[in-house]
Amino acid sequence: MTAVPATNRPARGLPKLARLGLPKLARLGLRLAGSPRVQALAARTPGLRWLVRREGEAIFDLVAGFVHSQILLALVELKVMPTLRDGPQSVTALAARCAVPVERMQLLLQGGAALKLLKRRRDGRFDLATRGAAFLAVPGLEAMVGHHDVLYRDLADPVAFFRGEVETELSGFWPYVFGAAGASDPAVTAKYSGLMADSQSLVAADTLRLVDFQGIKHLMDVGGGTGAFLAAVGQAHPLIRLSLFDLPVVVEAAPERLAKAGLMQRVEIHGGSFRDDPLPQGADAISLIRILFDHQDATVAALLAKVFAALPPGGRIIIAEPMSGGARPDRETDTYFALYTAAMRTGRTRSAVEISALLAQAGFAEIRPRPGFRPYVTSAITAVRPLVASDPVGSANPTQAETV
Ligand SMILES: C[S@@+](CC[C@H](N)C(=O)[O-])C[C@H]1O[C@@H](n2cnc3c(N)ncnc32)[C@H](O)[C@@H]1O
Repeated sequence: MTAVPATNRPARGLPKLARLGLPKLARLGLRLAGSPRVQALAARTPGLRWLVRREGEAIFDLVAGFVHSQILLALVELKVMPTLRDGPQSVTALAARCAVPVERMQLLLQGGAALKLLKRRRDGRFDLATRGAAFLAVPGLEAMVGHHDVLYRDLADPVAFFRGEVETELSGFWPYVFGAAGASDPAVTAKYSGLMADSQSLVAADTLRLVDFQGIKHLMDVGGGTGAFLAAVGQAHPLIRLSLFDLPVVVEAAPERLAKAGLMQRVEIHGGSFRDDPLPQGADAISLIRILFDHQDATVAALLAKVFAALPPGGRIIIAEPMSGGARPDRETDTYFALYTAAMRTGRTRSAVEISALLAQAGFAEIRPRPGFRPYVTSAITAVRPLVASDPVGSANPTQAETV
């Protein structure tokens, strides 16, 4: 007779429920949660009532999410929150200022107060609430919300969107995703570069907390826009030499920013395309901040191969961007960022595991995911070009080691 391993034996004496096994228990839990009678009973039962209420509110939040976003967008477009910075105002005053009928202004302000962005005072006037003040304090957030009308239009027919049948407008908003030639209009470029630079300060702050920059002598930020990230690194680490690489039309605005930060003596600026040109050599660390999620796997693989080739053995790569939760779906990154990057058509919000796999494929070692404390701002991954390793297939530039 074959002995049954102790762990596979049904546990004698366990209650019947536990013997059902976890998957069966989970199905039973779903059946109970899906039963109107059980829901009604739980809503009347002290101790369970709060759970029913909490879940009900969470479901209703999902139902109302689009309306909440539209209230926020209207408040942003009408500049209601900045107006209230100086003190409370009456509904009629705000209605006149925003050219909105009084009744509709009341509707909007009441909604804003319900979302805790505004505060309704006893005298009926409206004021800025703490959440509203905090919202205004996030650099670039108003501008980010302001351009969401484009995203919302792309998502207006969600089924068509998920079927891939929508010609999205967002792909036109970020023209560089289709190649350097796309980003040739200086006005459009200035708009997206500004949006990126404004929202960079939180990303830079979190990246500087997540990643150890000690020991780096020369950092090159590839796709570094007008140099906002480099400016933050340069100020935090006065000895690091800095290089900026981005499209020629984008880096035109970099000297002004870097001069203001007092960094022009330490910075080299390179205009080029990481799709078509080799990356400059000489840096012992290369950062890619909010770059990978704009592009499809083939473009990312080619870029990582170029970064690998441009680094000396022992050189570091630093990747920072919002990442999917992967096996543990994340509320912000797997909804907002995942759909946003999909609407760009070439983009994808990848998990740390997926990015790590692409890094390994490019030949990197010591791959270390560094989960962000605010995943919707950024997470990071660092890796090292090994001292001795076979070069990755398809490496784009001759490496320093190879040329010796
Ligand atoms: C999402 S923005 C991120 C900018 C910056 N790293 C940040 O986090 O604020 C992507 C950047 O990649 C640059 N980029 C896109 N395609 C590029 C290419 N082929 N070569 C060089 N830079 C490129 C864009 O011009 C833009 O500055």
